[in-house]
Amino acid sequence: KPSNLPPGPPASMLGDNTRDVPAIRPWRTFMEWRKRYGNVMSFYLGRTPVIVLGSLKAATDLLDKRGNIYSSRPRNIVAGDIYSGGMRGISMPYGKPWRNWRSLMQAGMSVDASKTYEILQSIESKILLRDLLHAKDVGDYLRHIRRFSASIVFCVSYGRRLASLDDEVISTTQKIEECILPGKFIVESWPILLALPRFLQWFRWDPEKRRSEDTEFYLSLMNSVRDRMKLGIAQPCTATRALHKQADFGLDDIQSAYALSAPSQAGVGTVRHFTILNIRLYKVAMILFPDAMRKAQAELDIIVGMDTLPGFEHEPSLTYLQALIKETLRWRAIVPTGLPHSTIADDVYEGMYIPKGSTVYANIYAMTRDPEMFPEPDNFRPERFLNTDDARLANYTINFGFGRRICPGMHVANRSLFIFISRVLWAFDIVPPKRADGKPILPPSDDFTTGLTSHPKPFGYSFVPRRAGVEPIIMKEALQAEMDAAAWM
Ligand code: HEM
Repeated sequence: KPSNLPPGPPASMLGDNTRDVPAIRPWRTFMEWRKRYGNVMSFYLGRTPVIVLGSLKAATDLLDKRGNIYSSRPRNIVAGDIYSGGMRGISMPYGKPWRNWRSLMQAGMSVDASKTYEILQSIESKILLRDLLHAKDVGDYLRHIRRFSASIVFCVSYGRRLASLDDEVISTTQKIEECILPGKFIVESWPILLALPRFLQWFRWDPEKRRSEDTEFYLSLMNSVRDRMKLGIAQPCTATRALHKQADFGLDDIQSAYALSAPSQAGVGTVRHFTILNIRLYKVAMILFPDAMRKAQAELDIIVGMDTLPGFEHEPSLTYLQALIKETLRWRAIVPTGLPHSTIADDVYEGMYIPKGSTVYANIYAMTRDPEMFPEPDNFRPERFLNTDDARLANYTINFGFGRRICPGMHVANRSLFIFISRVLWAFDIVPPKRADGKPILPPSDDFTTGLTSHPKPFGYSFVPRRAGVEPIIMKEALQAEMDAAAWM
């Protein structure tokens, strides 16, 4: 172990720290360690050096400013190389194929491209309001919100909406998502098994069979857009951009078909459904901090009024609501350690040596709780994002990761969150159930799940219309929205 690595916990007898890193909420342990070892620390998992960045400054200095070194991903043998043939951009190493993939993501989800999905986001949110109005229980709420979110990201990829959760695209995508979770196979820890004769590599058998099924599925989705383009009825989406100038992106048919599945992977199945998890988080925040909910509603009533739904055109004037969305992302980070980056060359930072091949985590959990930037971090206070000249708050994107791998879907996600949150708060109060003695049953404020994502466990609540006039407006808008939605079928 080189002597000038960033400081970190002493290694065990086996020479690494595998036993020191808990399986449950490791980000909290990393934050504790930060007190002792500082904002850049290191330890070993097996033979791999792991660097954890505990401050926004360290993440910006390394992941943003030295993106030429820090933008790869750790190798993922079964899910990435074997199952996906190295074609899934999210786990691709840094290099030309990833850059080609990323330029397509950029074309489909840039700030400008994201605006083209606003019409559908508006339509889906009107239909969602009606569904929430008629839902019978929390299970119904969750299903409707899931459909809303899935339909939007599917549309980002293929320009077609998902009108029902029974669409087989959803179950197929969910099955695939379960397979691409990293680290379930022994060969990840013992890559030497790849030296076995191929027919003895049992860990290949199932993933390779599934891969050909996935390839067919992705090609059929892409080809259906091709057909619609020929008929002149395709809605603008990432697929139309990919097919229109396929040569420009340097991707052949199969590579394009895999690339187009990336947005859906971030939101159609359930495993990494980041937008939905944030919506769940927002409901917890509104129940625990009803003052913030009321302030946002008061702003909506003044700026938008009672007779019409809020829309994207109101966004610039809804400054408290914008701050509330940022605070929802910050208050409890749903991807607490981000996705791991990996270095492709040796580097030195403030005298510390960071070897090539290190896995680098940005501890987003620690950054969003930094008391210097966010005093009293456990308090949900949108005001911290208002009237500030601190660029770190004005341009807040910490939860979307860093550098060249920053979430390409963040503009789409922000548009979905805005239209969902503004319309729901305009129409409903989010209220907790009550005990027999009349006291509210509140969800826990941070007893969340652990894993790649950390999000609230199921809890009780209802959407209660804020006033009598809400229902007819929702019904009228939803009727029109159903008709408008026909163009995305
Ligand atoms: C609030 C919702 C979301 C959050 C908090 C979020 C967060 C993240 C984070 C932390 C990363 C890792 C960035 C890094 O490596 O530094 C990421 C990557 C990614 N996200 Fe998102 N995301 C969200 C929604 C979405 C949506 C809606 C899409 C697609 C429509 C999307 C597509 C992707 C893709 C494709 C990557 C991989 C990028 C790469 O490896 O180059 N995300 N996201």
